[in-house]
This record gives sequence, structure tokens and C-alpha cells, in this order.
Amino acid sequence: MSNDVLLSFVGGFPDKRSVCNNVCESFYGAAIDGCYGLLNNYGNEFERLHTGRKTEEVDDVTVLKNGVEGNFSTEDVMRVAGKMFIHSSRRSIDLSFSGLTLKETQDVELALLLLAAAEKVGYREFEWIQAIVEHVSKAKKVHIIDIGIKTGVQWTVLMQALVSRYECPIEILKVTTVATNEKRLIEGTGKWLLSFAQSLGLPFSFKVVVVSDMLDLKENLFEVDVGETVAVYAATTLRSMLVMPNRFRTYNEKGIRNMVAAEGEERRVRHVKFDVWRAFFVRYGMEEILHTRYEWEMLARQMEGNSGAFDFVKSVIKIHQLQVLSKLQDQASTRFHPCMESFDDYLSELNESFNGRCYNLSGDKIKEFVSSDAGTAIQRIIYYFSKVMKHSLPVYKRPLKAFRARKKSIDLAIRSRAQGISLMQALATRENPPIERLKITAMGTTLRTKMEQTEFTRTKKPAFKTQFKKQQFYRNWLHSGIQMQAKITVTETWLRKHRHLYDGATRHPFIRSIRDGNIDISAFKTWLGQDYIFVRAFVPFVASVLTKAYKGSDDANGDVEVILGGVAALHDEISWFKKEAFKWGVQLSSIVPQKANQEYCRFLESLISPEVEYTVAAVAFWAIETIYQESFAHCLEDDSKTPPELKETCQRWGNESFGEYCNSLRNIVDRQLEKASDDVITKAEATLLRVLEHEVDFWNMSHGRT
Ligand SMILES: Cc1ncc(CNC=O)c(N)n1
Repeated sequence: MSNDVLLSFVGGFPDKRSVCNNVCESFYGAAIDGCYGLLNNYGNEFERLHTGRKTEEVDDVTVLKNGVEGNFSTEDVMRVAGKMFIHSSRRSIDLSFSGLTLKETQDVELALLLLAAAEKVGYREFEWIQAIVEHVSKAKKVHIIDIGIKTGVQWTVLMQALVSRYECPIEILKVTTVATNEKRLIEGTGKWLLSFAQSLGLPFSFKVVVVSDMLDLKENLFEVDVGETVAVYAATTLRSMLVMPNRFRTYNEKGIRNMVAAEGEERRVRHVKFDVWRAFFVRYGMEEILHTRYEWEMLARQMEGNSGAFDFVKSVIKIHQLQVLSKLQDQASTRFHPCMESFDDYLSELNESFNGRCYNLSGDKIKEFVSSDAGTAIQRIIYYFSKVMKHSLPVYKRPLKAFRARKKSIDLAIRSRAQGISLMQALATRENPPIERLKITAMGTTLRTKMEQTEFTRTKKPAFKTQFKKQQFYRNWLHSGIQMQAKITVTETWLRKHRHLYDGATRHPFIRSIRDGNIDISAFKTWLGQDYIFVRAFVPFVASVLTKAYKGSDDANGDVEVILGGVAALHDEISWFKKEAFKWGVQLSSIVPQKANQEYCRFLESLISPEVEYTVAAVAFWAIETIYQESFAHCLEDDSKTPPELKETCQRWGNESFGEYCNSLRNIVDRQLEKASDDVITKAEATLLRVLEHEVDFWNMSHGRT
């Protein structure tokens, strides 16, 4: 059985499809393919800036249109934007005389920004690891040859991926690394990796190959066994060699040529056919690792007679026809060291350009946005895509940045466990200064229950089969002196403190009777008619919250948009009530509000007053929405026996995107409370209690009890 070898060098513009496919393909695969196809085919902006083609004319966009005037498909948008991106060095392009409609212009502009943003994140070590994860997905014996392992953090991500693979359980993971000096340090890395692997229950072996010079590397040093899938990873080494171009060339000639070019006797590492190599090389951006045309030509000449290799090299030369070494070195410093700030700048640029409306990239709305009909298809793709890029960035970059900050206490906002783990790894191996405390604050836009599963300290439901092992793993870390603590928000404190009342409002007998399938239909009709009246009174209240958000929330954080979304949804909700009332034979015009309802509506009215602070009103708003969300979501759980004819009602408030909306409200509230005075916090808490009481009374009224 031959070994399957994957060579992974960091550099170049990677094929993002692997990343996007997972997330986006089901949505908009074609468009994204189109976009990255463009980027990959045409190179990057840097290239453009240095080829002297800056002033080239952009094709008349109207001739690019594929079909009917004013009817741009997503593909059209991408193609036009791609063309412009390639041909123009200016960040903003004036499209006013392009003959495009306003909407098309906006789409193209948006796509241009996306291309610019995508270019910026061209280098992400994590992607290589991700690519390796994919590459070895079917392999039972995985052998990583890491030339320059550093902290080894990157392999924790792979280990995690390997142990959570159930279809094809991993037999062994081997990591072999090369040391020229600092063997002791690398052995330390090995120990950490071993303990990490043990805590995951992953069979693991670690080996260090010592050579006095990198140029002495020979494949037989690596002890590659039969049936192993080998991945060669050289994240930093090649780059570090760049400081001495001669060394790089020597390494390349010996290394790359042997691996890629040599056939038969001479061939030592390569066990796959050329097209596979080519695919991998292109995928890993090999062609961008500082090869001058001259270098490639030299290599090509040496390989004459080996037509496969020659073709490959020729195609690389073609890509790089216009590059010269000095410019490439420039490029190395700008592009090989991705900087989060600059990407964030890009996102804020994206954000600013489409300020207001649905393009806020700061946090809360993505799922809602993607699953909603807001914007055009292309706007949704791009919005979603920029989020994906942002979120796939930090897996271990961000933690390592914190690591480099050399603080004794680090507060890390996590989105997924992987980041936390890699940071722990890095911190635990750090000697100076020793870490005293690691505090982890979970924050996010996903449903709270999901967030809680990510938390390190408590887990509601077992999320994985390896749960136990993972807990054990965390405990190991706790023993090693790293303290984990989840930050508790104000709303969290309140909900814990008033759990009893909160459960009374969200698990009321009325709700239970829906969930158990024994609801009294007349009670349901009472609720329907009364709630219609309530919702009508709720509209001006929400509008007042909107006004207060506009006036009161100084930081442009998207409060207004979230609340506006709530106002908009009420329009639909009122129509739904009318339709539903008709269905059940409830005469809305003749409904008289009952006492509990009257009191609740009066309470809402009192909150409209300008004297009530934004924070206080927002707390009421969040609580009112959330109680319904939690109540009806309860009726939709797997084991519920909710009658089919009531499912739609439960869906209305119990669906996931309403849940996310409630979570956005909760974030707004917590952000406000964080900076509120004690006086306001006290008022807000009292308001929450009033809401809870009114909700309980409202259910009692519907249920026909007091
Ligand atoms: C009594 C009550 N509380 C909360 C809601 C949910 N908010 C808007 O629909 C509602 N409809 N009714």
C-alpha cells in the first residue's frame, strides 16, 4: 500500500472552496465558486499594483451582461465585480455611468468589497490545518511531518477533529518534527501534545528528528510506515528561509525537486500522481512561495524530459509571468503576516459602506438575515460570506495574539472551544510570565443553549460522545493551574435570582397543557382574542423603545436595527392574529380586554413615557419577547405532544430565529446594563419582575383561573 502524501506550505492564495463549501454550498455554492474562481484565476491585487496595468480600461460592463437588461443574475454580478476588481487599483469605482440599475450597482459594489475582503484574508495557517483535516478524513494512520513545529498548537485542532470522527476511527496519529537546535523546547511541545492526546483518548506518538542543518533533511529520517497518510507541514520554515534566498533556493532544489519532479529511482517522497500534486500545490498556493520566474525556469529546465512536471512548472510560470523578486519580497512582508486589525478594518469598511439596514457586521443578526428575505440574494450571500470569513479566522490566531500580549490575566471571548484549547496550550507552555489566570467569557450570537454547551465550566446536555473525555481534559487543565471562569451577565444574574418566577411565566400550566396535548380549546381561543388586543398595545410600546434606542444608545451598535426588526415583525403578527381568529371563529371586533390584560396594557403604556430610561424599557421589551419564546419553544421540543393545529402558533414565537432575535435583545440589554447607574439597574430589575408577574397573570386569565 502506498503512502498518500500531502505537502502543505503556507503561502499563496488558498482555495477557499473548502472553507465555504461546508458552510455555504447548500445556500449559494455557485456564486461563491464564481467569486473564488475569479480570485484564484486572476491573482491578487498586489500583483495588479505592481504590473503597471493600473490604468487598463474596464470592459464596458453592459456587454458583460448576460441576458436581459436590468436583470442581473448573481453570476453576472460576480463576473462584473471580478473584472473590475482585477482591472482597477482603486478601492471605489464609480459605476454611475455604467448603465447598470441602482440595484445592480449596489450589488456590484458589494461584491467588490467582498473580493477586497477575501483577498485580505489570504493567509491563514488554520486553513492549512483544516485542509489537512479534510485530506486525512479517511485515513486511520496519520503521520504529520512538521518542519518547524513551534508550540504545536496547530495539531490540537487536528486531534480534536480526529477524535470526533466516528465513521472512521483513528488508529494512530504520529507527529514527527525536525529540530536543528532547541531540542529541549521541542520535547516540551511533544509532552504537551502527548498529554493533550491522552486526555482526548487519542493514540499518539511524537518524534523529533535532529539535523544539524535543514539542508541535511532526508526522507528516510521520518520513518514513514506502510499505510500511513503523510502530511508534510512547513508553516514557518520556508518563510524563515526567505531571509537567506540562497538557502531557500538550495532547499527548493533539493526538496521540491525530489518531491515533485524526480521519477523512478530518483523519486523519494512522492507517491501520488502529478495531477494530485498539481491540485495540492495550487490549492496550497505553492506557486506563490517566492518563486521568481527565473527560479521556475531553472527548475523547469532541470526537469526537461519529465513532461508532467514540466507542464506543471510551466503553468506556474504563466501565473507568475510578471512577478519580480523585489516585489515578491514586499509582498512577503505585507501578505505573509496577516494582521487581524487590517481585516477588521476591511469589515468595518464593508460595514460602513452599507451602514444601517441589514449589513451590520458587528454582531447580532447574521442568522436572521440569512434566513430572512431581507436584501437581495447576492446581498445575503455576501453578508453571510463576510461573516464566515471573519469567524473562521481566529481559531488559533486570536488566542495566540492574547498569548503574545504577555499579560498575567487574559480575558478571552470565545466562539468555539477550539480557540480556548489552543490558548490554554500556548499559555501552559509559556514560562515567562507564568499565567495566573485565564478567564473565559462566552459571548456570541448563537442561541444561548448552544453557547452554554461551549462554556468550559458547565454543560447542560452532552454534546458529543467524547464529552466525558473532554471534561477530563478540562480538569487536567484546571490542575495545571489555569482557572476558568465564565463571566456572568446582569441578565444571567437576574434569571438565576428570580428563577422561580421566571419558570412560572415560561412553564405555566396553560403552556404545559398545550405541550401535553390536553389544552382546552376554549382557553386557547380566549388567549388568542386577548393576545390580539395585547399585541396592538405592544406596537406603540415597541415603537417607543425604538425611539429611545435612536436617541439613547450612543454607540452605533445596531440596537435600532434589531428593534426595527421587531416592529416590522409585528405587522405580520397582527395579520396572523386576524387570520388565526377567523380560523377558530373568534370575533376580534367584539373582544373586551379582561382585567389582567387591561393592567398589562396599562403597564406598557406607562413604559412609553419619555421619563422611562431606554435601558429600563429595553429590559421590559426583552423580557416580554423572551417569555413567549421560551414558553412556545417548550411546546416544540421533541417529546412534546402539541396538537398539530397549534403547532403554527408555537412556531410563531418558538422558532429558532425568534430565539436569536431574543438573544440579540438580551445582548442589547446586557450592554446597556453594563454601563448603567445603580439606580437604573434597580429600576430595570423591578421592571423585569413586573413583566414576569403580568405574564403569569395573562396566562392565568387565558387558562380561566386567577
Ligand atoms: C402577553 C404577551 N406577552 C408577550 C408576547 C410576545 N410579544 C409579541 O408578540 C405576546 N404576544 N403576548
